[in-house]
Amino acid sequence: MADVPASRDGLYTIKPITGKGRGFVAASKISKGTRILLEVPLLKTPDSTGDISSAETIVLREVKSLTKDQQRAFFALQNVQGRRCTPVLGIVMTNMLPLGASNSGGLFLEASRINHSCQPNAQHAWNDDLGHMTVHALRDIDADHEITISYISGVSIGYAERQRHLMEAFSFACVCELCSLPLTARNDSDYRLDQVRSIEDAATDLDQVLDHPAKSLSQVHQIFELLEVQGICDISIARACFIAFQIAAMVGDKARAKVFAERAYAARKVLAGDDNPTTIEFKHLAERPVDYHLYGKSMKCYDDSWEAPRGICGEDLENWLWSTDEWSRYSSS
Ligand SMILES: C[S@@+](CC[C@H](N)C(=O)[O-])C[C@H]1O[C@@H](n2cnc3c(N)ncnc32)[C@H](O)[C@@H]1O
Repeated sequence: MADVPASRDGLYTIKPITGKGRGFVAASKISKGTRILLEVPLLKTPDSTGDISSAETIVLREVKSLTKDQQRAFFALQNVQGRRCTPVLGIVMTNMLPLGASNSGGLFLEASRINHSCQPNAQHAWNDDLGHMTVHALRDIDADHEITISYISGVSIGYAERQRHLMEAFSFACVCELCSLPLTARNDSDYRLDQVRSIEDAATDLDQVLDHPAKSLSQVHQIFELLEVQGICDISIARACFIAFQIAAMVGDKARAKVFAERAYAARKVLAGDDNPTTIEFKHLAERPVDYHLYGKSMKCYDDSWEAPRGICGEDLENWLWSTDEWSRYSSS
């Protein structure tokens, strides 16, 4: 078995948090990108889209196969479902974390104790190569501050929808920093999140990318501006970098594709670590953007000798990166 890089011991303690049951608290200052946790699931749960009674049968079988100590630890996990379902299903539904893009999930004795924030300071990610859940710091976390993840997977949704989802699925009213903004600031925040979603839909529309790649890229630029104002430092950044990479790669603009892939790789590394399969994929694309399967697809004629101007950085680099006047010469329309 491959070596599994360990999480650093003593980074957190699990203790009671007012109004939230128990939760994770930083024991000392944790720097952005630090691996806070690396954990194997106590048990895996089947595809959550399947029928509930067969899911329960499978989970029951899994629970019975645990040792007595593990069973005790399982039944000590929180259950907020009350009488809506059996205790076993209630525990699964309260504590399950997704295992990657599949609909299966996992229960963790430690990771399942991390509470939610709509503006989290940590990110959980399933590492299929390692068979472990990882949790990384998205920004510096001061000692004694709570470590939080988002239970709402990577979509920018507004206050009312977030509250509805968290109440329905996890039975709590969120009072995180974002949900506690004064009304005007909260409305502004909702508007920005709504903009991010609709601009992202437009920017990833394949027909538009193929016919008007410059328009799609300028929309991604707008997404970055909105994320910055919103103070978002989560998986949305890696996703926006990757969308920008895809657009530049489809145009066959190797130089810009490389810069965006490098940024996607750097963002992925922070939230999932260097050993995460997607991070490894992004690293490869940063080294060889031409290996992307849609590279050069949007252009009848493209020039993959484009190079980033030597030695530019800061504002000059940003100006070059987002100005795509050259693309019009190669437009497929
Ligand atoms: C996966 S558990 C998290 C750990 C849990 N607090 C414990 O004591 O084991 C999810 C449950 O924790 C509580 N919780 C998580 N985040 C919360 C938050 N931001 N505010 C209030 N309760 C929260 C809710 O009861 C939720 O259903």
